[in-house]
Amino acid sequence: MSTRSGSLTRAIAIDALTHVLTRNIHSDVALEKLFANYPNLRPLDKAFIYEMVFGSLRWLAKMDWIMSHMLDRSFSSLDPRVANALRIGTYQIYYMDRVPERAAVSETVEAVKQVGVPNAASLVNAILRRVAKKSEYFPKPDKVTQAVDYYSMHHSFPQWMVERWYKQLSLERFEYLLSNNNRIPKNSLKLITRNPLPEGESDLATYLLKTQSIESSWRPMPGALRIETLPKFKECEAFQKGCYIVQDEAAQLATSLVQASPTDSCLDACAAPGGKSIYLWESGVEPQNLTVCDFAQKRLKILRENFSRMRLEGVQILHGDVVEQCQGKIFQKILLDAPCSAMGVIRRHPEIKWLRTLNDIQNCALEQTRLLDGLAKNVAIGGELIYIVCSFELEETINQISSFLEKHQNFEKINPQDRIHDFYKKYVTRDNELLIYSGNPDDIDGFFGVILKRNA
Ligand SMILES: C[S@@+](CC[C@H](N)C(=O)[O-])C[C@H]1O[C@@H](n2cnc3c(N)ncnc32)[C@H](O)[C@@H]1O
Repeated sequence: MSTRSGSLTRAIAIDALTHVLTRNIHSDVALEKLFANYPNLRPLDKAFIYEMVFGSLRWLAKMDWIMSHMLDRSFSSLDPRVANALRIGTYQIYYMDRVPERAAVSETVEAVKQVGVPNAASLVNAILRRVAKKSEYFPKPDKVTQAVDYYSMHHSFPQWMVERWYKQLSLERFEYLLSNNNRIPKNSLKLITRNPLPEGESDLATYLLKTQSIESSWRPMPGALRIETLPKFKECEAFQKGCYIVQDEAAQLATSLVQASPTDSCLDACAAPGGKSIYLWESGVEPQNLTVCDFAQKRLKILRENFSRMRLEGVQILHGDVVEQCQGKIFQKILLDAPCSAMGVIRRHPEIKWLRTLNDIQNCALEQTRLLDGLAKNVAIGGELIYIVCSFELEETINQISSFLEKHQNFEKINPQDRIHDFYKKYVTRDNELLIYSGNPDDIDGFFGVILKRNA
């Protein structure tokens, strides 16, 4: 028997998946919008919906492969809501042990009616019942002769990504990249010591355990605390007082390449929502020496809110294209956290697998080139341009920098070893670049970073 909240949670998950895959939006944005229509949803229901949506996005290609063998028509010819109901149902059956299979089938069938395709209920019922039996065997593509098909299905990645990485990487790195990017990532916090912890508290880890029962562990990166679950921010005094921000260890590591003295003038060129600006301030940059810029008004609004929670005042905030906004301005240090394909954070945003195209990587690379070329003029002689992206794709990283250095012979790459904690030195390449593939043993995001010093 179906329950209202049981089928409602599945219906919201189907709608979210449909919005993400047909309208090209991030899953957390889609979910936030949908949740606003259902103010009575319990946190438990929301968590269940999150898991169905994120999990389905992680395992989409594998589930589609199973169902394509069960349908008498092509999977892509289905109404997206029907296809997504089948995905949500199959995900529960295969990956959510605690959901009884009968409930996964019946509640998803009810949900199909709620999302506006009642005439597909019998099809969804028939397919999900077959899936739930788990008794059918479909021969997999051959790992050697059909390598791209095999890896794409087995690890659930689009063929073009698999093909590209298969050619570019060693087999070991390639397999590691695919398998580990489907793991659910942990979150990390960055401790902000400029704002003291609530009275009587001296350690953020102990405080989170005491007030929110959150287990955590300090990482080698100074001030990085890995947490088992996200805090309830509204109820967390330390969060309201600006004692920490949520920031992956790899993002902290990349930002730590900027080693500014308190008197250095600094530009955070693509700054919103402000995480790295806050990191810079925490590491000693004084607000009056910090300029931040972003062209996205909505994101700047969040930056302002974040600065205000930190009580970070006196920073110059520019709105618009950073190259135009900074004409004629000179800075000792420029951090360019450039817009990128975000391939390094697929494990956090699994929809990237299905929304991103090769063209996107190439377009991001073009814009990064424009920003690098434009900002090179704003670096003081003897100053540095620190370029970072949450991607490991060649066009946005190694190739981008080698063509920058060819064009700008007054710049040189600086060895980042001295600025990096010993533990992370393994991520510095022989070419003096910080290169982190996502799906690494340290469970940190994929990132790239390089220090470019202007000599003349
Ligand atoms: C990777 S995000 C920055 C994240 C940010 N540094 C942080 O840590 O919170 C890239 C940002 O660049 C901004 N952006 C992209 N192109 C820009 C441009 N031409 N001028 C200014 N900002 C730009 C985007 O709006 C986006 O907020």
